[in-house]
Amino acid sequence: MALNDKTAVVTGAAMGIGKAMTEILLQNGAQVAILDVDKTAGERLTEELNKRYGAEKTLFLNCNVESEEQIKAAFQKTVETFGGIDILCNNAGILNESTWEKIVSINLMGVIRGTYLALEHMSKLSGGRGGVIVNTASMAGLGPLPSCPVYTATKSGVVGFTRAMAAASAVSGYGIRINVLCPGFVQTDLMSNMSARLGQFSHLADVTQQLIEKIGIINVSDVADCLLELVTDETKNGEALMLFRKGKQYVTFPSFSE
Ligand SMILES: NC(=O)C1=CN([C@@H]2O[C@H](COP(=O)(O)OP(=O)(O)OC[C@H]3O[C@@H](n4cnc5c(N)ncnc54)[C@H](O)[C@@H]3O)[C@@H](O)[C@H]2O)C=CC1
Ligand SMILES: CC/C=C\C[C@H](O)C(=O)/C=C/C=C/C=C\C=C\[C@@H](O)C/C=C\CCC(=O)O
Repeated sequence: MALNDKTAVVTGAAMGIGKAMTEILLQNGAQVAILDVDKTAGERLTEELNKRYGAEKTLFLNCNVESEEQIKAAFQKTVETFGGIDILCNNAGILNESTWEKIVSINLMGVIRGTYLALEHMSKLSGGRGGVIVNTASMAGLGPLPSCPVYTATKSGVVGFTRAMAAASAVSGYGIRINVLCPGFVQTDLMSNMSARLGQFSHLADVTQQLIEKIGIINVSDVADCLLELVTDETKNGEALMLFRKGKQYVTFPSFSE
């Protein structure tokens, strides 16, 4: 998929991985709707990007992915502004085991909500032009982190939901590819104050730090490069792309249908 004049929506786009996703999509010719709950960060980024890419290429929408109403309005404004949606990056996510219900509401329910609302605009069965959805999970969605069990559960859920939706799309004829990114540890704010983020499991902070030192930390640009691969390679549907310091790898899952 060439990205010239394609329209992308990125959630959690104001900082970290989402910001890098937004920038690589703009660099490759797409126009991007920047959705984030942080109005200040979102407006600051959009002002910066407007100078580099032109105001006609970006649209900031203050949006909390926990709200069906806000996502619906953001998608509608995106379609009104750019004429449709071709790419959705469900990226917004948090890590704080002390507020585990919020982790579920944002990391898992927010991805499901965004995917289902996007189908209304993207699916060829409802007048859309098809496209691609990339969900941001984590390596924690593939290998459990005892120090953050609910975060692990949400990311495992995103992996399973993505693969099921990809199969449903292929059989149903939505014309939408759906893939999942599973990064290891990435240098962003989410990695700060780790012990406080582990809540009742903060006693496992040292074990997690040892894992971080073993697995290593990658940059947001490494994740953005993998996003571009999943967006532009039209052979990719239902894929989980894992990436960490040692490189990237498409995950092989057991198959029960053959
Ligand atoms: N940093 C890491 O080591 C890794 C992060 N991830 C995932 O990548 C995604 C992005 O995380 P980072 O960039 O690291 O975090 P970050 O904290 O740097 O950025 C997250 C962005 O999402 C926004 N956000 C948070 N809650 C939101 C909500 N309810 N609605 C809309 N926007 C919201 C924040 O305002 C922020 O701009 C998350 O899903 C995270 O779980 C996955 C693997 C590794
Ligand atoms: C603590 C979470 C930090 C950043 C968030 C990021 O999304 C993330 O979760 C990265 C996970 C990377 C995991 C890499 C390997 C996972 C291995 C698992 O099988 C667990 C192995 C040991 C557990 C040690 C522990 O964390 O308690």
